[in-house]
Amino acid sequence: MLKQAQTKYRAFAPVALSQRTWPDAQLTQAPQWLSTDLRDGNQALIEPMDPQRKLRMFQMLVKIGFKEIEVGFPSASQADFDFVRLLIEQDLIPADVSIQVLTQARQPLIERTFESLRGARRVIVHLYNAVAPVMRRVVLGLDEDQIVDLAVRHTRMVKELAAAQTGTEFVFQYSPEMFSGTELVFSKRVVDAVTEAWGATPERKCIINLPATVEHSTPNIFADMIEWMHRYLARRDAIVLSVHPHNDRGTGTAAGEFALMAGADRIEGCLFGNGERTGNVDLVNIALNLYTQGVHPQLDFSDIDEVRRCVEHCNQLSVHPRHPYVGDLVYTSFSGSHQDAIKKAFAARKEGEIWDMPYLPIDPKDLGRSYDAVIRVNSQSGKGGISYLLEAEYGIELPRRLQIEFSQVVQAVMDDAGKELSAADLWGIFENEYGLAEAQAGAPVQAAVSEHSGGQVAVHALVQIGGARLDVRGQGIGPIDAFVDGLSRHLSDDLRVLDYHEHAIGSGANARAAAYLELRVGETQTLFGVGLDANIVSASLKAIVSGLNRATRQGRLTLRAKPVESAAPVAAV
Ligand SMILES: CC(=O)SCCNC(=O)CCNC(=O)[C@H](O)C(C)(C)COP(=O)(O)OP(=O)(O)OC[C@H]1O[C@@H](n2cnc3c(N)ncnc32)[C@H](O)[C@@H]1OP(=O)(O)O
Ligand SMILES: CC(C)C(=O)C(=O)O
Repeated sequence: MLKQAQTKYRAFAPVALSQRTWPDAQLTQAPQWLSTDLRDGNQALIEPMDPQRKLRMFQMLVKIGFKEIEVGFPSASQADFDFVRLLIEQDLIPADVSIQVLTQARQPLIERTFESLRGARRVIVHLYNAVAPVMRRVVLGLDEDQIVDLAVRHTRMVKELAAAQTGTEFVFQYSPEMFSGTELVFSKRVVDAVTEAWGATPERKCIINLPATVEHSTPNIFADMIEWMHRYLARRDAIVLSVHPHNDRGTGTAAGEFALMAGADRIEGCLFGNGERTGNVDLVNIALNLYTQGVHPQLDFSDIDEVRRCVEHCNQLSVHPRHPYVGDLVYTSFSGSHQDAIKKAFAARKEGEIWDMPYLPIDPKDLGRSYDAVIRVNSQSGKGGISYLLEAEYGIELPRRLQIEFSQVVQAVMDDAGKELSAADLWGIFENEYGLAEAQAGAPVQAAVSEHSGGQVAVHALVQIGGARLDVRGQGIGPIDAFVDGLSRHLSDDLRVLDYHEHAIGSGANARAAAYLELRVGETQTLFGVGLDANIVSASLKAIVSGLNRATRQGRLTLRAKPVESAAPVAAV
């Protein structure tokens, strides 16, 4: 790169526009959309679409709701010509859809274009020629007057051919190519001459399409250019003002939105931003930006993944995982604080409320996405995301301090593995840490609870702690109290239950209880145990055993005396 960039590149000049209005404008309705996937998109592909792919794309565009679709450049290739013929001859164009075809301002190309259109119901004929100074000088070798003459002559040619083909309704569209790199006064001169030559009237409007053939400037300058044209074009009431942004600076979407705010009625682009170089403006992006402002775009992306599959198949290009609204990762949060906020907002959200979800500008469900991928866990995640996945997939509602405890266990695994953990991975870690697999099998706890006079409860249980089998007999004001009393006789440290949470998982005959007990072992050690069982008392006792097994594993607890073996089996509660 040059140190003195200004010796090679120059800044784009601002537009002299007093009292510009577009910065205060709000978009309150959908624009007219034109998909050019089959033309500008197709001409930019490594391998242009074959007829099957073209047809699949066309049908998808119709299904989404596009009413104007540019289907090719029929004079450029036999393939494009044949595709236009196929659509017309096989009557594949719905009555409310207009096809559009592009032609350069050259007589043989225009004549060939009209040949391709025989028998069509309604067509937009799109004529273009370059107007920018560099094109005038380097490519065409024509001065300003000659460019105006070229545009006017070929507009008249289109008019005559259209008049001669009765039975087809023709709409005329003209693009001053490279408008974005052209002096505004000259663009206006050419366009005014063309609209006059066409004889545009408010009853018979033509489309004037202003392309950012190459995006040269910040999007506010493009907006100024559009507002300038909108203000000063002759016969503005006889024109549908259209824009055609490209994305060379990566601001095509902003340029498109600002241009609509500046007075454009219509916008041309491609799905997911395919097109020449960095692409045409992404119409899905513009449409869904509108939707998130409460304006229905009149295009249907209720199954956005189906649209993406179709586009990827037809273009043979993949859509980036971070692509707005559609990428694989765009509804996913890995970061702990984001996950925490999303989890809390989902819990607080009431059906029918305005969508106000942190980190999720749109409800993925509106686009046919599930919430499955909203939260994924890696080394950047925290307790919120971990507990969200366990709750969403396994119905486990961890109390807050257990969330903190378990997230440290997960973090240690993550530090070792260094990769993403799925809900199933987290469940495996949870089962292992809290001894759930063994507890489910019934091995560590078998207990009998009996009520005595004076409200006392007796528990007799056989449990397995730290590999030893213990015969536990105790009394208390309830089963947990009695179990702790019995266990205390086997432990070298005091055991107390600090906190207790339980909830049901599932309903009906398959319902189970989950119990989470926070234990204090000795003076300072606190930790959780977890129990799952069809019976709530068993779940609680299992939770205590789970906690004590963890404490012995961590070397925080020793058994006081030789374990007592029971002679008689004990019935489960
Ligand atoms: C910005 C856009 O996307 S515009 C659309 C661009 N799309 C395409 O180009 C895809 C289809 N294009 C094609 O198949 C071909 O380029 C065609 C059929 C249009 C023209 O093919 P060719 O006649 O072989 O010319 P070529 O492809 O080299 O195009 C450049 C020629 O067109 C000329 N040209 C460009 N615009 C015009 C015009 N409005 N009037 C007269 N000549 C023109 C150039 O001066 C150049 O002529 P030269 O060879 O005498 O110097
Ligand atoms: C033909 C015109 C509209 C075009 O594709 C462009 O300028 O990008």
